[in-house]
Amino acid sequence: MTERYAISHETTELLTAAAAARLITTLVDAQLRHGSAQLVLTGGGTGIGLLDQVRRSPARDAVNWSKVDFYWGDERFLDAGDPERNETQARNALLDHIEIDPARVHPMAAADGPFGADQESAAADYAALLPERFDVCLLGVGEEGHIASLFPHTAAVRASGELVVAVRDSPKPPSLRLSLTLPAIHRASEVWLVTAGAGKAAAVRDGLAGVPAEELPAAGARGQQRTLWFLDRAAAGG
Ligand SMILES: O=C1O[C@H](COP(=O)(O)O)[C@@H](O)[C@H](O)[C@H]1O
Repeated sequence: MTERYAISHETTELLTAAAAARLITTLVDAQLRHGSAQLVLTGGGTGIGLLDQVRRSPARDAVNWSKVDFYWGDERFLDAGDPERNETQARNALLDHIEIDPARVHPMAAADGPFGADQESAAADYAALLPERFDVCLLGVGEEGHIASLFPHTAAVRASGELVVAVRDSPKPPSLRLSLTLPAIHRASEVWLVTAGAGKAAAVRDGLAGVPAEELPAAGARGQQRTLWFLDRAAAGG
């Protein structure tokens, strides 16, 4: 049976700190059960804020970080090291500060990477390395309800045969991106949507009401066991 609920905290700081504490515990539990943990990271202000809180947590090293596989839910298709890349931001916030196994860090390809400008090949290559299941998939939520780089009324949000897609017309810059699809996100035991601010309140309301994913991609993000929405008071509609 799958559970779905929303947890709202008074401030964004409290939301990211509480989600960070829960992430540490969930990764420890996953490692106890499976020996390692499979985590999908997100970009966005709240998602990176959560990683920053993990870095600052006194419980941080309860996790054996060398036994965590890191994936990304989406990436801005820019050159390696570009400050706008989700990978760069996640490394700055957390990965550069913990004892990771570099072989377990799986960033999506960069525009100056082995596939050059060929986003389709980069997407297919990423799809091939995805595991059958993730423990936790973190997702930010855009004001119009996008998750990863799945935007409303696009082929990417409708994709059902692929696990990773190339996006060329992202309404939010930069326009070129790579993204997990909904079927890939559905491989997660737990999907956590993390978002803050009054600008997200309508997307949160409609996402929890279960409008079609085509209209609001966040509504289609479901974990196999749990779907949790972490909100601050403003995103929860006050
Ligand atoms: O562009 C992106 O935006 C979303 C949401 O970002 P936020 O700053 O509004 O929280 C993020 O989830 C996604 O990974 C990223 O590429």
